[in-house]
Amino acid sequence: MIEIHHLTLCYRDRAAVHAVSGRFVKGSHTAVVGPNGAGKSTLLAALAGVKQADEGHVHRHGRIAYLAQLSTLDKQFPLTVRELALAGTWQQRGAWRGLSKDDCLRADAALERVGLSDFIKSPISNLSGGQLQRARFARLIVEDADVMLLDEPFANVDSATIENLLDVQDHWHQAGKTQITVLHDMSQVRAHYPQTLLLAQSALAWGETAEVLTTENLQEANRRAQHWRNDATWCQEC
Ligand SMILES: Nc1ncnc2c1ncn2[C@@H]1O[C@H](COP(=O)(O)OP(=O)(O)OP(=O)(O)O)[C@@H](O)[C@H]1O
Repeated sequence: MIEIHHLTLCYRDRAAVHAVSGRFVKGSHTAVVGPNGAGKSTLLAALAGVKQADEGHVHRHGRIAYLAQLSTLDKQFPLTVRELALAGTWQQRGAWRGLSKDDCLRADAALERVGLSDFIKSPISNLSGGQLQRARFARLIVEDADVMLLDEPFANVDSATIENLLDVQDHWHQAGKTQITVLHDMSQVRAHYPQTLLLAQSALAWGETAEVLTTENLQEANRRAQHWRNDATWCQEC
């Protein structure tokens, strides 16, 4: 579970996220949506503990795994596909315990789950963007955390891969994990995510997906986006 209280996140004198309060309850499966620049990635980074709150606070309960947005730099790391999946053991293993045979078996099973068995020994630089995203999901499967934070996990991924990764998310949902996923595809959100947080710097609506994704709410989010694109600095308190 994650609770946030009056959370404000700034870059210099500008608030990217403003005064958001609420709770991602245990086992909830929430999409975070909103226009470009709405603060979705910033919020997820704060939930993960990567970005510090400028005001308010975040309470985390349980172990957290974070899939940041895929960057082209990720492929430059000198890792094999299995080593990337094994990075998911680090939180539980700590820095000092070596890898066990069980760790390797879990990593290989996760790679099989996402259809990458044939690439286990390949360097990640050999993977396509979609294959790399599958390997990063395998890392999360191995990590087996209580709370999963995923930032645009399906960007630049083909429809077969999306189906495979949505299936992994459905499985996590059935297993009672808390999931918070940044997405842009509203039909995907309506079909697969029971809860939605509609963000437009502040939380415009947060609850059952059908009640949040109304035409009025989406129009209001877009209206606010016009406002912050045309109006540079509005948060003087940071
Ligand atoms: N490192 C940074 N330094 C300064 N400003 C930033 C930084 N990262 C994000 N911002 C600004 O914060 C605001 C929110 O950005 P953020 O990436 O959280 O939005 P988003 O909703 O994830 O957008 P998108 O849908 O385009 O990915 C934007 O105005 C952005 O320009």
